[in-house]
Amino acid sequence: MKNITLIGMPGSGKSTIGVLLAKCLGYRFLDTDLLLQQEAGMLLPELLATQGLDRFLALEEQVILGVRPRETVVATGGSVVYGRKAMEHLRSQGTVVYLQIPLEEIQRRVSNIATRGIAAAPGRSLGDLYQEREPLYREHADLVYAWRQESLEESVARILELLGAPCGQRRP
Ligand SMILES: Nc1ncnc2c1ncn2[C@@H]1O[C@H](COP(=O)(O)OP(=O)(O)O)[C@@H](O)[C@H]1O
Ligand SMILES: O=C(O)C1=C[C@@H](OP(=O)(O)O)[C@@H](O)[C@H](O)C1
Ligand SMILES: [Mg+2]
Repeated sequence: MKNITLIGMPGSGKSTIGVLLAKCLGYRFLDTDLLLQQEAGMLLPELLATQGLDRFLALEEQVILGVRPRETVVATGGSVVYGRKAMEHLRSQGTVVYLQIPLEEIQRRVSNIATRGIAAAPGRSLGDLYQEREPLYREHADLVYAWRQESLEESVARILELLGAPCGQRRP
């Protein structure tokens, strides 16, 4: 049942880092965005456009509540923190790590906010979302990884350090 769940803003590296962590630990990898797409039968931008924000968030929460991971690194969608029940569920299943990246770096990494399918009301900027979500990510995290201009590989190493789980040793 020792799972690791990654939360954070879009572009914080949940999907990219998640798969590398899983490989290091001998865990499975699950990206809840992919599960949601499969269950909805459409891509996330289309799901948002056709169902609207509230329904999207409800579907995302429902998908997460149905997940029972085991020895798995779970990469969530950035909007998962709006679902209190989903967060309680993930927290009951293992360690939740917040990938905290400064807004300026998120803005560099996410240039396509309009087409990427971000769960936000029209007209809201990444800065607005950052301000709204940051306290939620903190609240729901067991550990916070604060990025310091590190490469992907350095990020993976430091997150493993935070978790007390060196790479290459299968975590029981
Ligand atoms: N140090 C880093 N850690 C993680 N991602 C990085 C880093 N530097 C650049 N990136 C890039 O940022 C993007 C992160 O995207 P992604 O993993 O999809 O994030 P998320 O799943 O949180 O939305 C990728 O394009 C990745 O290559
Ligand atoms: O932050 C968001 O509102 C979203 C982030 C996306 O996932 P990533 O955080 O993996 O980009 C995806 O779940 C959806 O398009 C909504
Ligand atoms: Mg992702």
